[in-house]
Amino acid sequence: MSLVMADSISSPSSTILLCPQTTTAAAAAAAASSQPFVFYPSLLQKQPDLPKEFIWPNNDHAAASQAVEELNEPIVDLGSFLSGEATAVAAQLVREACLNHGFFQVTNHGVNPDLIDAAYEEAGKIFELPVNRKLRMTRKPGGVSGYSGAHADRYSSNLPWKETFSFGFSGSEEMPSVVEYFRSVVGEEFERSGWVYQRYCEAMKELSLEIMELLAVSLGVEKTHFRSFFEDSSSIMRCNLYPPCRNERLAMGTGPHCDPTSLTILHQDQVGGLQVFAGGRWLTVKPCRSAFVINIGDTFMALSNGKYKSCLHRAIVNRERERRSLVYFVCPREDKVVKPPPELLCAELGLRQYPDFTWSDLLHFTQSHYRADEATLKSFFKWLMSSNRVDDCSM
Ligand SMILES: C=C1C[C@]23C[C@H]1CC[C@H]2[C@]1(C)CCC[C@@](C)(C(=O)O)[C@H]1[C@@H]3C(=O)O
Ligand SMILES: O=C(O)CCC(=O)C(=O)O
Ligand SMILES: [Fe+2]
Repeated sequence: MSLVMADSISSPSSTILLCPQTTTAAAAAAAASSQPFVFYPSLLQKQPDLPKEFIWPNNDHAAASQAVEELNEPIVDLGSFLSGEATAVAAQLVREACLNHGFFQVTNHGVNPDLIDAAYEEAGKIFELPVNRKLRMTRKPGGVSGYSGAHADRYSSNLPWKETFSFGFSGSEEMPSVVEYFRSVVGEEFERSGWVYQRYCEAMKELSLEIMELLAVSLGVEKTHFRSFFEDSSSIMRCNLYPPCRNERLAMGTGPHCDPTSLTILHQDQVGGLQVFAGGRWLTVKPCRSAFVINIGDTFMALSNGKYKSCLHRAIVNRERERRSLVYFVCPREDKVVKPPPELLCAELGLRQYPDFTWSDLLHFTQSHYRADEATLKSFFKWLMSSNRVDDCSM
């Protein structure tokens, strides 16, 4: 699906999404930030019908929201991998999962549960801010950092029933820290939230590098290969909030997609809603407080020369309970060339499946030309090969 810019959305929708009598400040903030719509779920819920912008046609989740089978996959014990005790067992589980659907979960990951709880708590404070404050920190066109309400500033149909708050993390001393981002963008009083997320992102980066080792071992690649590649990663942290939705069968929290990024480390609360496409059907990922969900993304699929699958997943909503998730998207440094290691290029495994590219190009593609879905990578290469960058890209 191509990206539709906000100015093509017709004005009647704004009266549906924006409630003038209670949101004068929000309306002013929306105008100032040149965002035409405000996502106001509690007011939207008072309307008898779901606005058409939120209706996902041709989907099968009407049935799926009733009773969905749970994904029954063994959870990888990272503790025993890290201690070197059961390296082969963990690597085999990961290999199977990534060859089949690109999804697994890890426990004994070493991330302090109090830090996870604190991250949920701080996310709650941000989403509870008055709508005009949230609109002032709206994500800028072409960028990923900031607040977004149903992506209503970017798209005109298939709007996701969610609010998101995202920011970048590199872990490098030279880059502005998360604390600084929170202070300057959210407000001085959010310094504590900034510290919580600084620590959370540091923990995610450490965990991501350990998982990179596990992935390398599972692929038969030199153990530190992917760790070194992602040592200077520039990742994206995102907090998702899915409000309850009375029309849960028509709406979608996050539509079906593969993450364009490399690896996703996701924590979901106890409400449930994440589904993975495996074995030709959608399966529910049962919430597990002590586990992180790991998804292979498009960029890692390219790094593995297409061996490991980019995970197709989505998040459905429900009519009773608000749901939250914390998502850390691992991305290479923007100018690094994405290409598989030599071990994955032998004749038996096949020659290059994809051309070289940089994360900066793929990021730009998803932010300015194409709404990420299940076909992002294929569409990206088509665009890359047909654009005038074709000279930069060698097979
Ligand atoms: C590069 C990115 C595109 C998205 C934000 C980052 C990381 C993952 C992507 C996304 C979450 C995949 C699902 C669809 C999407 C549009 C969303 O619903 O939020 C995607 C992000 C985006 O472009 O905002
Ligand atoms: O919230 C979830 O469970 C899924 C979110 C997701 O897939 C994403 O943000 O990319
Ligand atoms: Fe995702």
